[in-house]
Amino acid sequence: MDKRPESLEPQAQPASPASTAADAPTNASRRRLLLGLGVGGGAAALGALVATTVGANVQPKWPDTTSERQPFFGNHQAGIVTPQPAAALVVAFDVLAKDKAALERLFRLLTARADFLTKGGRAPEDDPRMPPMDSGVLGPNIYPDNLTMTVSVGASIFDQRFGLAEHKPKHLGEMPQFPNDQLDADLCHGDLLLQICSNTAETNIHALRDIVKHTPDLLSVRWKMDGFLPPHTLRKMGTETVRNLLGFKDGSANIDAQNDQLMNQLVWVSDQSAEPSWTVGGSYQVVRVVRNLVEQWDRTPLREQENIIGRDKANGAPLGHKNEHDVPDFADDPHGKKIPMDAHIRLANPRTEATKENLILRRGYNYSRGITKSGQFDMGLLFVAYQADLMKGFVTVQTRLNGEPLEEYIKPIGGGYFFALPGVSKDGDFLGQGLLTA
Ligand SMILES: C=CC1=C(C)c2cc3[nH]c(cc4nc(cc5[nH]c(cc1n2)c(C)c5CCC(=O)O)C(CCC(=O)O)=C4C)c(C)c3C=C
Ligand SMILES: [Fe+2]
Repeated sequence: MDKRPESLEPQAQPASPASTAADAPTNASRRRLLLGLGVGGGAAALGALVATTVGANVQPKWPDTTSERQPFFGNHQAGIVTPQPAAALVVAFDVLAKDKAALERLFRLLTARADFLTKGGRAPEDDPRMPPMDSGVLGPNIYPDNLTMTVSVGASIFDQRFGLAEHKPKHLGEMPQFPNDQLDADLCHGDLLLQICSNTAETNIHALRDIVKHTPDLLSVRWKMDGFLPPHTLRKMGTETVRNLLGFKDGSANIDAQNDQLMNQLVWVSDQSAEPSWTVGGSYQVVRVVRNLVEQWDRTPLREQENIIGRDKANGAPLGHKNEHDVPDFADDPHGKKIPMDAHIRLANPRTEATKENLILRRGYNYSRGITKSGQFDMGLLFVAYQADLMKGFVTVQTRLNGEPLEEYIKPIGGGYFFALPGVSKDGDFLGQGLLTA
């Protein structure tokens, strides 16, 4: 159930190159080929593409998604339950603001820029004698492109600098080193985290450069990771589960981000919690940069890979089941004959009454960033998860996963614990207002 963003207006479609006589047999089979569909498959994907007839040939065209827009205002920030677009940028900053007044200026600035960039509009007119105000990466008409900018704070913002110590979310602290971790200090923690997601890497880069340009005395980039997924047009408008770089479908059993009741229970801090009142509507965010040792994984037998995860690699079904969304009954498999006791999905979610409170909303992306010093691929999972209670959520799940067989093929190297601020309900208010006025 993927809610697509509102589209601003229908855009003119660029024409596809004209086809030649060498084109395949019939129009119908050719179109299927171009759409990447099997016989009879993918009605949803078909709907995602616009097909027009040019002479005798049917030409598929990619829909223009640049005008897709996510609302900025709301009780919660966008980018958490929002369906995942293709590109992500996670950027951690050190805050340079010296006092609470400067911190407020930073939060007001972030609010204003995110409001503008997610709406889109004309770039400011430039005085040619001055550096341009906008990078120009999107041209003079800045388009929204499904952009969300989600602002979170790290534990360090509650140190002595701003007098906020007594308002720290109860469980927010520095992410510890788990047993399999090899954390790189240059890829960890931060005072503030910006999660930027949109349809393209260019839109994310444009947004990041806009923020950096506007905050020279307020923010300093600490670390940054880029993530990617196939665009929704290739995954049937978001209804098809994407694969991670181990080749497995990732997200099959994720909790349903469109289920408001479930989100209120598991993701959003509520006024029933023991948290400071300003946190209501926010969420604990965990980021983990988890390298996948893919050369080693690719030399591991398929059966072993499937036992490590607990699912069929091709269709994503839990082992011993037929379909991806079949629910494994672990009580019926007490000795792990179908799904090994130490399979990733079994440890991550034992599916008992008691472990229902440990469910988390995963919103990860794949990443790839060159090679390591020893010539191995540096790629993996930019794991992002949201939960109302950090201890019941990520910490409990990760503790159950400690020592799992998958650890032989993964190496967590960075990330941090953050708290995603509540949303901005109306014009004039700003992100972090509740915290600064608490
Ligand atoms: C602590 C939380 C988790 C980390 C870290 C994590 C890393 C990680 N996961 C995969 C691959 C898969 N994970 C899958 C399911 C799954 N993973 C977690 C938690 C963490 N994973 C949960 C809660 C679940 C859902 C379990 C369930 O409810 O059945 C799957 C199966 C498909 C799916 O349901 O999403 C895969 C595949 C990798 C490669 C990885 C680190 C690199
Ligand atoms: Fe997982």
